[in-house]
This record gives sequence, C-alpha cells and structure tokens, in this order.
Amino acid sequence: MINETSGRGKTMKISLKKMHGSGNTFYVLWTEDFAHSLWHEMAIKLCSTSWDGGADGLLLISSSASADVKMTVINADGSYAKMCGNGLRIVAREVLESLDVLQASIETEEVTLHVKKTTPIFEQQDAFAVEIKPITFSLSDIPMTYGNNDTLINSIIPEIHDSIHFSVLAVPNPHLVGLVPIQYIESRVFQEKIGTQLNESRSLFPEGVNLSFMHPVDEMTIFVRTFERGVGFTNACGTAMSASALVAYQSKLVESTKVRVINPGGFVECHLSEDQQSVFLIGNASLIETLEVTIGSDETISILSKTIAHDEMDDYERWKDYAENMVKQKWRK
Ligand SMILES: N[C@H](CCC[C@H](N)C(=O)O)C(=O)O
Repeated sequence: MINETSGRGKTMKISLKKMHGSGNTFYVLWTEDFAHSLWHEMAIKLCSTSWDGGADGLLLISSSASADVKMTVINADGSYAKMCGNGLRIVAREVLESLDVLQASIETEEVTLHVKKTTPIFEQQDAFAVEIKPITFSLSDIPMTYGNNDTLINSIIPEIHDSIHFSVLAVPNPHLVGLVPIQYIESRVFQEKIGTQLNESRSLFPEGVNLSFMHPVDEMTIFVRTFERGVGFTNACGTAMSASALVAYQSKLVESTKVRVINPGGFVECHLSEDQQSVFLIGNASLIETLEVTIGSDETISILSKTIAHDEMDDYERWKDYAENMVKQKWRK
C-alpha cells in the first residue's frame, strides 16, 4: 500500500488513485515520504489541466504516531492547506478499506478527526461521515485584521460589496461565506473577481481565503459554490459547505441542525453538533481511476497504466443529476 519513493535525481514508480468527493477531485498517494519537497511540485504538475484532465489537489496519506493515518493536503497551486473536508472523506474510505474497519481516526495539521462509514444519503451508495473541527469565528484565527472587530458575522464588508452579508470563520482553514442574491449564483463573474482579488492582494486576508456564495433552497437545504484559495472554482469544498451550513443555521436560513448542501458537483449533508463546535460532513468518496506512474530524474511524470472506474462514475452521475434537479425545482428567489 505504501509507495516506495526515492530522492530527487532518481526515477521512481508510484501507484496513485484519482478520487472525488462531490466532484472535488484529488490524486491520492500513500507515502512515508510526506515531507518530501517533491510533492509540492508534483501537486502542481498532476493538477494542471494539461495532465490527465487536472484535479483540485493532492492528498498524501502516511502513518501517524497518534491516529490510524495522517492526511496532508496540497492545493493545485502547490500551497499546503490545514484541512480538506471532501479530501478527508476520501482518506476515510482509503483507511477504512485498507484496515477493514468501519471507523478510524485521521491526524490532520491541527487535530485528529473521527471518520466513519455511515448510512447512505443517496440510493444505496456508500457514504462517509467525517468530523470537521475546530471551528472558530475569531478573526485572529483566520487570520484577518479588520478595525476593532473580533468577529465578522453576517456583516457588510464595504471593501468587498455594499449589500452582501458575509461571515468569516475558520474550520480551521479560512472561509468567507456570503449570503447572495440569485443573480450572483447564476453568473460566476463577480465571485471569480473578488475571489481572485482577495487571494492575490491578501490585504484583508494575509493567508488568503476560500470564498463561498450561499443561497437558500428550502427549509433544510442551501446551495453553495466555492472559489478556493490555491485552486479557483471547485465543484465542491467540504470545509466551505460545513462552514456555510453553520452560518445558515445560525442565521435561521434553515430550520434544523441537519443541513443538506447542494453544490455544483452534487450534494452532501452537514450535521451540526449540539454545541455547534463541530460538524459531521457526510457524502460520497468515489474512485475515478487508478494509475501507475513514473517520475523521471528530470521530474516529468508519465502514465504507465490507467484503469477507469466506470461503475462508480456512472453511479455518481445519478447522484449529481438528482442534486441538479433539486435545485431546478426548488430555487427560492
Ligand atoms: N483550498 C482549501 C483547501 C481545500 C479544501 C477543500 N477542497 C475541502 O473540501 O474542504 C484551502 O486552501 O483552505
């Protein structure tokens, strides 16, 4: 299971999987060499659209002294992220299947998180529930400095827009969630503009931010689209959906602590804990393909073989279609 890798300058052969959670796509690599500087460059190469269609990031799975495994998250631009909700479901599936157990613990940069296989939320397709925490609204944890404010919850930020209400929270990666009118969902132009500006200028968020636009669908459902730091638009961002579900509940946009979150890649459920200090993110973790690749001494990556998981992809298409239809039928304007 663990890949044997060697240092720079030597050719190495590795087994990779390409997987997705709600259409958020990742290459997954088991390695003990997780601190290797090569992974940063490899993430950029693997995720580029010119290589095998691209992906949103690279997930490294390695052994852990305190949990079943450790997850390291590298964004498509090679930057490291503290957390990744959809990625955590993918790592959960990998570890549960390899240990043949129904629950496990995964070490992430800040905390160890509980993951489990759970009751399906669509047809009988496998669903995984992963804990998302710690959650904090404190601006110093984002980090963000904004006048004398300690938090920004449902607040207008005139530097961004004169009427959209935004909330800022870390789960623990940084998120800015805006409750937007339908026209900002229908067109992606404005979100792309501010997502790019906020992450390029870094004047408000020195470490960048994941920007989500949220719109209510019904009493238990919201739609969320995210422009990710280090990536750009993604089909779905698990931590952003968890953050948005919490904001939606606290702002009374939804009635229950079990929130269905539709995204451009499908849907998930976010179950908020009673104290609202954590969220269980529930959704798919599907295989797209398995690959054998070589990394040459000049660091070019070549595919030796590739097997596409047609069945899992077809199954997920139905999940995605169902989410699309739900939005079409129920938009609350
Ligand atoms: N771009 C994010 C990391 C990926 C998170 C995401 N894909 C998720 O599912 O939570 C960041 O830099 O914080």
